[in-house]
Amino acid sequence: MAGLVTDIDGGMLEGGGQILRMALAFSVLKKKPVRVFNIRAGRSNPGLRAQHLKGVEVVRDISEGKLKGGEIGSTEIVLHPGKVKCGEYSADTGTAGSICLLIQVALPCILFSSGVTILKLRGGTNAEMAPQIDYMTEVFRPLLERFGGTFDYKIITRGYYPRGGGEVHIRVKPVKQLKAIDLVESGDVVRIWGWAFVAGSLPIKLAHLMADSAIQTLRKALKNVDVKIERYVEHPDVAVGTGSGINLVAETSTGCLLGGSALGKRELKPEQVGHKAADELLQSINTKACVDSYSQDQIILFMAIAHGKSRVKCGPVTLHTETAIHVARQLTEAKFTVINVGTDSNIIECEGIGLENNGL
Ligand SMILES: Nc1ncnc2c1ncn2[C@@H]1O[C@H](COP(=O)(O)OP(=O)(O)OP(=O)(O)O)[C@@H](O)[C@H]1O
Repeated sequence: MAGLVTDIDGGMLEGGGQILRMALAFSVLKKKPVRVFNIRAGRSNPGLRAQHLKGVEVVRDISEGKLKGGEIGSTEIVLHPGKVKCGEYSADTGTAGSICLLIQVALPCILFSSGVTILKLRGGTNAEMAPQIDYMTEVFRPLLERFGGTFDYKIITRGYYPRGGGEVHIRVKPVKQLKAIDLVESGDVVRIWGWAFVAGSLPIKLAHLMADSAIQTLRKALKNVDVKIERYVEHPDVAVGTGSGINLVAETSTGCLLGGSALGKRELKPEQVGHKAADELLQSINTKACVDSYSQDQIILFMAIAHGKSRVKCGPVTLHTETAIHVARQLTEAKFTVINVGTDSNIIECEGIGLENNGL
């Protein structure tokens, strides 16, 4: 049995939790046992943190798998996945550990289950170093829909650093197969919209300062683009603890969606938070990319398992994307090519494996 296990070095390239999540998802989808060692060796606090551990456990449960070594701090795990089982699953990071990263590891698996699956997830909804839930629903979900998959969602409560306590329910209908995407015409930005929020004890004034600063930065760079940013206080019934932040989405004439975001921090003025989010968005817009630098790595797994040849125009290839491609190559027969098409401009091509859902 041991000979059949594929070894994945969790410390290579980016060396973070993404390698573990991708290895687990591919393991379940391909029904291949996997050993991930050196987990998060590239981080200052290596091994499994709460969010990663909950991700491992939920995938073990979804796949009725056998897991060796799943504790806080584990630097090695082995998963022998079974068959993906539809139903209802819950996971709670117990901290502000990102709900979206739980979705990232579980969603590909349940898209290939035999029936509807509901995930009830608790943790941070708007956390650093992870997609904010708004990014998942407004930027990532439309991209997933291009592949032929989707999810319904309900945000029960929002949770911020350090307390967490957010809760999101995700409902997923399985697919027979995903289809390749062709996204190489970036078009021109036609509108930008967004939300600046405060929760808990923070005053609405901060949301206005974030939004106004983002608008100023965007208007300086893009003269004739309509920019609208809502500003609001999260109702105390739907927000646990204190937090603030801003999410921006740019839509282009060819239907591409690019995101930019930032979260409030003690050491940052709200104007700086707004400027940071706008600047992040402008960086993607300036490279004439069809996906921003975050979606870039998040779609690699879907390109690998889809049927046919995907092509996606993006900006500079991130280390997260390079890492994602490396993991995909180790665990699937997908063929990736990165073609440089100009300064800071690349097309990622992938001949996907056309994974079929045998449970449907
Ligand atoms: N601001 C953001 N908007 C959208 N997605 C983001 C944002 N920041 C990070 N991400 C995504 O979150 C994921 C983070 O993966 P990464 O391996 O760095 O994190 P992790 O699991 O928290 O592990 P670690 O703590 O080891 O860094 C990537 O898919 C990245 O694209």
